Amino acid sequence: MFELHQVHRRFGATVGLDGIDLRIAPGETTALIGPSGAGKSTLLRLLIGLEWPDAGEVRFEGMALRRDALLAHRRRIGYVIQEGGLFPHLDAIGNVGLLPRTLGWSSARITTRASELAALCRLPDDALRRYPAELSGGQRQRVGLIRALMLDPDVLLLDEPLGALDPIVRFDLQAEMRALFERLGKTVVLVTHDVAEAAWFADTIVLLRDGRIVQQGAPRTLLDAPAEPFVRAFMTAQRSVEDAA
Ligand SMILES: Nc1ncnc2c1ncn2[C@@H]1O[C@H](COP(=O)(O)OP(=O)(O)OP(=O)(O)O)[C@@H](O)[C@H]1O
Repeated sequence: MFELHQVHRRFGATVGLDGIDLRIAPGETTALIGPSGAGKSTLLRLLIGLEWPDAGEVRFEGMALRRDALLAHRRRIGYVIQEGGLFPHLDAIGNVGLLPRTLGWSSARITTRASELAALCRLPDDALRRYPAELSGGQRQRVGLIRALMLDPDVLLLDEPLGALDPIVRFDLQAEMRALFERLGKTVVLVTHDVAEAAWFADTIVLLRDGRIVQQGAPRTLLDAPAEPFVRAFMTAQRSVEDAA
């Protein structure tokens, strides 16, 4: 679905991405993990054309991304960020309907599609008429997901989608979202700080450090056959309650 060839991105003296070669297969879920500043969000933003490489190329379905064809590209992609990234002055239906409206959808079509997705994402229908401040964090995230799914995109990009949620809501949403991804068969690329969450969702984990890919593979491969000590350290650097005992 995506191919990155020797992608470099700098921000002044700061290295964002440093020679990324990556293929993302259609229908699979890929999790980008790595320390803070490793380049995860930059990589995700390159896929949707919110960032551009200084050198190298990003291909989508075999074609290099072009700035003059960006709108058509973005319609194929749903993008979800932490807390849903909703506009506070619009109610949920206003938020999810923004893009469809610019494409000429009628209010009735927007409402029908939003209700259908609310059922799929287990958001009570009346929550669609509430403003973001009147929704819980989990509900805001569901609205963000509905917004991303409105145009039935082939790809979903999620940047720390569950980062701000309490553990129980996060646990439930992880289960629901994984089932949803499997059912819809979308290509999903997800950024998370949580190794267990990455393993839960992903067919392939891509571990980044300092703008480079350290290792990529199935979650088990990174655990059982780490390419270097850093991989093992990163994959196992999580406390359990038992550690405190
Ligand atoms: N617009 C920008 N201007 C300047 N520097 C940037 C910009 N975007 C990213 N960077 C820098 O590029 C590097 C990679 O950033 P990025 O946000 O991709 O990392 P990340 O792995 O997503 O980090 P985090 O886990 O903290 O969100 C960091 O050093 C960051 O400070």
